[in-house]
This record gives sequence, C-alpha cells and structure tokens, in this order.
Amino acid sequence: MKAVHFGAGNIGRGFIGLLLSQAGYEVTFVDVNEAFVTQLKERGEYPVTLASDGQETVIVKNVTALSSVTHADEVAAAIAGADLVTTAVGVSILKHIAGVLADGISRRVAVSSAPLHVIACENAIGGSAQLKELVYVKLDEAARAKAESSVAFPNAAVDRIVPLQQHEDILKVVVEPFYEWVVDASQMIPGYTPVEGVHYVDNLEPYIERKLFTVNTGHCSAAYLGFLQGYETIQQAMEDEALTAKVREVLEETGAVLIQKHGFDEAEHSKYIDKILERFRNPALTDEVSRVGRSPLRKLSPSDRLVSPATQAYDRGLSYTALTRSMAGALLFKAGDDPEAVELQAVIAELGAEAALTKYTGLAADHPIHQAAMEQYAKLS
Ligand SMILES: NC(=O)c1ccc[n+]([C@@H]2O[C@H](COP(=O)([O-])OP(=O)(O)OC[C@H]3O[C@@H](n4cnc5c(N)ncnc54)[C@H](O)[C@@H]3O)[C@@H](O)[C@H]2O)c1
Ligand SMILES: O=P(O)(O)OC[C@@H](O)[C@@H](O)[C@H](O)[C@H](O)CO
Repeated sequence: MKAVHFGAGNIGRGFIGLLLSQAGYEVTFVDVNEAFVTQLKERGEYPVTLASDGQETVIVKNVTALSSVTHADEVAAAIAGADLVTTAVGVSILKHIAGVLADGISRRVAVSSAPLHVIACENAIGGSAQLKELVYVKLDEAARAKAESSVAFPNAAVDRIVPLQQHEDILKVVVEPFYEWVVDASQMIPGYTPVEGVHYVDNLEPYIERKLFTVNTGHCSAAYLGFLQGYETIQQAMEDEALTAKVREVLEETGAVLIQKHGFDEAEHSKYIDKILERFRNPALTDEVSRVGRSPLRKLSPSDRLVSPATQAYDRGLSYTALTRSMAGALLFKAGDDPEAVELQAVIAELGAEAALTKYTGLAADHPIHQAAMEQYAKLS
C-alpha cells in the first residue's frame, strides 16, 4: 500500500508518517524543505522518540521523499499510483498543494477507478473539505465527474503534541506518547481498508470540536497568557498556578458548550480537561509559546478555536468571558518572527484594536463578544 504525505514537518514525521509506516504503508513525503527531502530519500528511515520516562525510540522505515518545488511531475505520478494521500502542511498552505494534487488526481482517474482517500490532517474544522474545494476548481469537468466516484476527502481530527525540533539529526522528532487520529467514516468510499491506529467514526463533529475547542483552545490560551507573562515555553507557563487556573476557566466555558451540544458526560469531560492540562505540562517536552501561539489571525478567525466556541456559548446563553480574555491575548501576541502577529500589530497600529478585532473575527463592534474582548484587551494592555 502506498501513501503520499504532504509536509515532512513535526506532525508529518512525528505522527502521520510514523503511523502509516507502522500500518504497512510505503510513505512518500512531499515537502518544500530540500534538507528534509534529501535526507529522507537517502536514508529511507528516521527516528521518533517518545517523550516519556523510558524515552523509547522507534525507527520509522519504508519512507522516501520528493520535493514539491523541483519534482512536481514525480509528485503527481506518485499521487496517481497511491492508495492514500495525507497532508500536514498548515491549513493556509493547502492552496499551494492543490495544483499538484489536482494533476495527480487527473492522471489517476484517466486510467483507473481504484479508490483514493485524501485526508487533511490540519487543525481545522473541515480541513479535507477545504482541500477538496481547492482541488476541484483545478480539475476539468471529465476528471471531476470521475473523481466524484473514486476519490474521497474525509475530514479528520489529529491530536499529538509535537513541538519544534532541534536535534543534530534533522529528521529526529520527539513526540508526546499520546495520539489520536479520528476520520469521518461516512465520507470514506465504501469497502475501504481501515488504517490500523485510525479511529473511524460516523459523525466527526463531536470529536473535532472536542479536540479543537479543548486541546487547541487551551493551548493557545496558555501561549497568549504565557507570552504576556514573559514565559518562553508552555511548560513554564503551566507551572504558574494563576495562569493554569485561567486556562481551566476557558476550558470550562468550551466544555459547557460541548457538553450541551454533543451530550458529553460532564464528569468524563472534566477528566478529559484534566488530561489535556497534564499533557501541556509534560516535563519531557519543551514546547515554545511562539509555536503554540503561532498564526494569531488564523486562531482568531470565525470558525477556529476561540471565536467559534465563544459564539456558540453566546448563542446558548453560556459564559464566554474567559474566551474573550484569550482573544485579547491573541491581539497582544507581539511575536516579531510570526508574520501573522506582525500583520496583526500593523493593523492594530493603523486602524486600532477594535477594528482589527472585527476584521479578523467577523464580530461587529457592538457584538457582546467583541465588547467583552475589548474590555479584556484594556485590562491586559
Ligand atoms: N505539531 C503539532 O503538535 C500538531 C498537532 C496536530 C496537528 N498539527 C497541524 O499539522 C499541521 C502541520 O503542523 P506542524 O507542527 O507539523 O508544522 P511544521 O511547520 O513542522 O510542518 C509543516 C511542513 O510543511 C512543509 N510545507 C510547507 N509548504 C509546503 C508545500 N507547499 N508543499 C509541501 N510541504 C510544504 C514545511 O516545509 C514543513 O516541513 C498544521 O496544520 C498543524 O496545525 C500540528
Ligand atoms: O498547530 P496550530 O498552530 O493549529 O496549534 C498549535 C498547537 O496547539 C497544536 O499544534 C497542538 O500541539 C496540536 O494540535 C496537538 O494535537
């Protein structure tokens, strides 16, 4: 079985590539980073170390790589012959891989009706659906018609904390032991062969919302509040009890929405929150605030981890104050090496925080969530 995986970065090597290789796939990574591509191609393997007491290292075998910059034709050929395509490039990069993916799908459907699944493993609601849209506009009518029956884009939720890596071996990756990969089975082609280690569910929404609005909402809250306190890592921030209490408050707000909306058991969800906070604290990891807070514009967007649960809380008459504190934290995330943070600060300097918040969240200035976020902004500033 053959898989093509876009993005040989942290989660790509540390989770998706590892799991697919262990499930028996030959994995071809596709990346723009020539150093990753050269090394993966030359060595055909790389090490993954679990950040736990034993520090167990697994060697991921049966891998190779192609550059999407210099070998686009070979990438399309690999897609044409693959059983599975996965991505972990960042949701804003999906538009850059859509062209070569469309080329590969066109070549494939011209000669074969064998099923192909394309799964975006990004932190977003409907990541694969977004990718499908980007790809479909590049297919001609005939290819699109054939793709409708043999190519599926099931949405997914992926969870494993993989920090930035700095090792002598550039392929080495240290990951937390926990992982979860949930795929929407209702969007798979019937008769599909399950990938060992993937959890297939008929309704993804509760899973993706629980993950994004707990792990990622809590994570960015720790990052933004931690940044304001001068902490460099999530682990340092989570040692601060007052800060952790604020992160928990946020998760209680998102939890109330999730419990009401999806019927989660309250006690079970409370344990889930405890476990997430414990994962953030993992002393065997060093996870930088700059990574976890990265791309504040994406994180402030309407369907992402802050605004979506806040609007859902508002619609249900539930509390959203702690969430607005995290939004205000995002407005104050002045990370000079993050292009989105730089853009956000420039827009705030030009138009003011109130207008910037409206521009990126879509919330009108007189919306109660917007007003609450501005109050928090004034306090945090
Ligand atoms: N790191 C985590 O803990 C984690 C966990 C779950 C989900 N995610 C999600 O996975 C995605 C990737 O995150 P990451 O932390 O691995 O980031 P990363 O920066 O480590 O990896 C992204 C990789 O994509 C490559 N890339 C960029 N443009 C490309 C292109 N046009 N074609 C092919 N490759 C390209 C980059 O060179 C890089 O190697 C994001 O959507 C993130 O939200 C990350
Ligand atoms: O990748 P982002 O920028 O969407 O979010 C940063 C972290 O919260 C994220 O990468 C987590 O580590 C991951 O989602 C855990 O599963």
